[in-house]
Amino acid sequence: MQLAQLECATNLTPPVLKQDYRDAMARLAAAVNVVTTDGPCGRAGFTATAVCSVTDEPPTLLVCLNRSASAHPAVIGNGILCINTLSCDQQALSNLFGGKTPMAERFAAAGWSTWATGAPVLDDAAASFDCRISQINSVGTHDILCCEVLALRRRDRADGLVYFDRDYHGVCAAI
Ligand SMILES: NC(=O)C1=CN([C@@H]2O[C@H](COP(=O)(O)OP(=O)(O)OC[C@H]3O[C@@H](n4cnc5c(N)ncnc54)[C@H](O)[C@@H]3O)[C@@H](O)[C@H]2O)C=CC1
Ligand SMILES: Cc1cc2nc3c(=O)[nH]c(=O)nc-3n(C[C@H](O)[C@H](O)[C@H](O)COP(=O)(O)O)c2cc1C
Repeated sequence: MQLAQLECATNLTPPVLKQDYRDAMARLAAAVNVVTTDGPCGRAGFTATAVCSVTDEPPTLLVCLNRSASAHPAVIGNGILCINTLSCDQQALSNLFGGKTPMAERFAAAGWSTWATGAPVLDDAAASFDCRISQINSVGTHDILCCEVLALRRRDRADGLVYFDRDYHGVCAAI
């Protein structure tokens, strides 16, 4: 289809409503992560399902972060973060980091260590990716953070945690 025809077709299509978009997105199952940062701009963390692998050369994940999130200034200012992929038994942490709770209370609920970047690494996460932010692109309400992995750890045989249909579901590791 020519570009002009495409624009014309787009104009004739009624806009997709935000609620319809969210209802459809609720049908996409996604792993649950707690993304953390620490440094001169402070310690902060938030729950994120908008996380995926971009490339393995160099190993890079992307994280979509709402610019209105309380963690946003610290994440951007520090320029580093750790993506902690939750295991099945860490659902309570997802709720804590999912908004409204004071930062100190979020971090008090679990054990943490630090590696190369100084971002908090969650004890017993299914996997943790210690990253530096290599690129930022803004789209609508969110910043897309490209995160180069400097160090990682994976927990063998951890059961996974998935968010689907606005609820949490455990996923069993292969036997
Ligand atoms: N990518 C994001 O920023 C996400 C944000 N959330 C937050 O958690 C709240 C509860 O989510 P649900 O229980 O799943 O019910 P919901 O009806 O608010 O959202 C359904 C689905 O729509 C998408 N979504 C929701 N808000 C979004 C946003 N601001 N930007 C991009 N995608 C968005 C997500 O895939 C989400 O699972 C949301 O209202 C939002 O504040 C949840 C999932 C992803
Ligand atoms: C299951 C779940 C998934 C979420 N995924 C994302 C996400 O991918 N990106 C994002 O910016 N916010 C996401 N959020 C919302 C943030 O975790 C939340 O807005 C953040 O902690 C900011 O809240 P605060 O401003 O009160 O700190 C998610 C929330 C939940 C409960």
